[in-house]
Amino acid sequence: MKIIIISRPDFFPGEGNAINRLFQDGMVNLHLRKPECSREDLCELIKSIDPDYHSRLSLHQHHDLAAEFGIKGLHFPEKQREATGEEIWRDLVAKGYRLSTSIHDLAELERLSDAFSYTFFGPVFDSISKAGYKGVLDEDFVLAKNRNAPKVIALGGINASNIQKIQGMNFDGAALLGAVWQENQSLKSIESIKSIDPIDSFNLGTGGLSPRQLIGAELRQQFPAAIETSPEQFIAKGQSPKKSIAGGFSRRITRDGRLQFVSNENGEISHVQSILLALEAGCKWIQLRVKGRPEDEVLELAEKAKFLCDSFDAKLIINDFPHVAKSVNAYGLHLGLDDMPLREARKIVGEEMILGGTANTLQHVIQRIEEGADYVGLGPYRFTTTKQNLSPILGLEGYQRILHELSLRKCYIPIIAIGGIRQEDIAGLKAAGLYGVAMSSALINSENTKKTIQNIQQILC
Ligand SMILES: Cc1ncc(COP(=O)(O)OP(=O)(O)O)c(N)n1
Ligand SMILES: Cc1nc(C(=O)O)sc1CCOP(=O)(O)O
Ligand SMILES: [Mg+2]
Repeated sequence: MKIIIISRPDFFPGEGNAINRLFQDGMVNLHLRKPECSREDLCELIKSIDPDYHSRLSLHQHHDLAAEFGIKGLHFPEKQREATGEEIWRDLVAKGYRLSTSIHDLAELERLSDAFSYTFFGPVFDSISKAGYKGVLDEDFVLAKNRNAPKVIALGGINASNIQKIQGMNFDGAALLGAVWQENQSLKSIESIKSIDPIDSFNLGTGGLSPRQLIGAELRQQFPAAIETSPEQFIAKGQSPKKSIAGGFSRRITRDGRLQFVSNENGEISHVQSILLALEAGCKWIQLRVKGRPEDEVLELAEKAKFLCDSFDAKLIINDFPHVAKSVNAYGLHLGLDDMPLREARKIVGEEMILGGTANTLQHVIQRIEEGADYVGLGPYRFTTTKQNLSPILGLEGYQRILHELSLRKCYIPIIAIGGIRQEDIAGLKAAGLYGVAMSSALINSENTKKTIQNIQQILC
């Protein structure tokens, strides 16, 4: 269940602090909705919000401020949606913006462009903050929607006593306004706000705990700047570069992909919690790796992971499940040697999605290049309990040997080392010519995940 908070429509003293407080306590997204506000007043408010949270804001007015402040969410109220169109929305999505809109008639859902990640719909219940604003839903209402339609976030009169009904009505989330802000322009108590959704709190499945509480539980040498540069530099054996719709280079292993976090769960932490931990700590490539669960459960987790990654301006890679990757419009898909062949998966996910393939030997890397992988996950570096049925350990010498053999054959592809990797291994792996690393347990179990990720990124980037 997504929880989105909407600002009060007026400005008030201390509003920036109140918003910072909500983010510190785990709020994922806040919509700044200030009808009729001046650009200057909105600018002042944004400046008072910690820049770390800017990418998680959505603007209802003055969209031009988004680029200036690194804001990633743009909301199109109904009139603005009607005054713009598909071309503009697609262009914004291609630039990395997360679009949302509002509808007041559910029939519009079928016509709504899938450029929008989600739409507000309401008022579902009698409004808390707007007198006379009556709910439109019957008690036994159940939302029917096609799978490709944007997510529907219920809005209007939602509080602790009725939020369960929203879930029962098949909405994808709830937007809160009157339940968060007092009439006297201050914030209600954090406890009362969190009690609205005691299961998820703000954190989409994090058990109400804030990220801090959760803790406890060469390509440069190998392949100069395959990253963000010309297609010519990205040609690996048997591969041709592809153009995207926008005319740029289509599939990108960007510099921030040198560190990929691999999600995990244990008695103390869930997949979504582990992802939030990595995102909060600054990791920009996240792999959702769920084992032993049916595909529909993986899809549900993937939707949450995608929402979180979008909110933190991070890229989501789905492990093992091509249809899930396609369905949530993930940035990438990772497949092992025993999973679906990459060429078959490419037909499912389309030309734009990054495809990663596992390798354990030199021959596997060459096979992956020939199959058209965009990067290779090569491992294991050392023994790990995160993955069962590990292949033989490579160690640093194994990587050095494989990279040497690849360069003799003039075979180039970004190689990500994986398996039991710790912070102290990174410098050696980088010096050996690895493009990057994928890590799970060492990040989840770190005493200070943020510091560890910063140190790793400093060495790798
Ligand atoms: C980056 C990266 N490299 C390798 C793997 C392993 O994938 P696979 O061999 O399919 O094993 P599972 O992860 O599915 O158990 C990976 N996930 N990511
Ligand atoms: C998912 C995975 N694949 C591996 C491979 O060798 O192919 S090792 C591995 C586990 C990575 O997690 P950790 O950093 O906790 O060891
Ligand atoms: Mg696999």
